[in-house]
Amino acid sequence: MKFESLEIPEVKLIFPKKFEDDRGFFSETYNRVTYEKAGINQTFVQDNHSLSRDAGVLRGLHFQRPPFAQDKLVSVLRGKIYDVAVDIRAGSPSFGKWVSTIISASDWKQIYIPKGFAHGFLTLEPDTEVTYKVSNPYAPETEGAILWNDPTLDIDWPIDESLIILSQKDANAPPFNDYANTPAL
Ligand SMILES: Cc1cn([C@H]2C[C@H](O)[C@@H](COP(=O)(O)OP(=O)(O)O[C@H]3O[C@H](C)C(=O)[C@H](O)[C@H]3O)O2)c(=O)[nH]c1=O
Repeated sequence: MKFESLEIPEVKLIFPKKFEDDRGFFSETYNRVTYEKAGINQTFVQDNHSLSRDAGVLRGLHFQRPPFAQDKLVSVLRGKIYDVAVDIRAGSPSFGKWVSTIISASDWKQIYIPKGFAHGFLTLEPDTEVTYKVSNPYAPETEGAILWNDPTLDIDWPIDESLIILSQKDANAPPFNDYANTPAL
């Protein structure tokens, strides 16, 4: 099991081993003991699974506020995503900075996004299925959102804006600066 940090070191990539044979493959996609050694020692309490039928679906940028802020361990079971984590930790040297990676079912890697980050992804293939573990239960009353194409964040989404498919909630998400003035996450 290999682990790597992205430019913001708290965000990590995980490369679970795939044991392939003529039946198919077996892979441990989470193991508390090995993940703890890489600093991923949160207790996950909920599994989420979303299907996006088209390429160009963008879900995010979302987060939950304390006491329900969530660490997330994201895997792609089918298709491919461009995954983004934005540092929204007040006082962080990388506050307002973002990191991204492409994750596909074929490369079988995962991304770990700790509390204090807004998360979003763009599907790059149709019928993309994403599953992710979270370390706090869904608490809609604490949910926050940041506009996906906020000019301050200037995220380099690999798609023409006209092709993006958004929920109403995400299309009307507040700008980053609205959030920047609210209590620390
Ligand atoms: C997140 C969540 C949602 N829901 C219900 C609420 C809505 O009726 C429906 C769809 O929710 P939403 O449109 O917020 O789903 P996404 O846009 O995929 O949201 C996710 O997008 C980005 C990528 C994230 O990282 C978050 O985990 C999550 O916010 O599922 C639940 O019942 N439980 C939950 O934990």
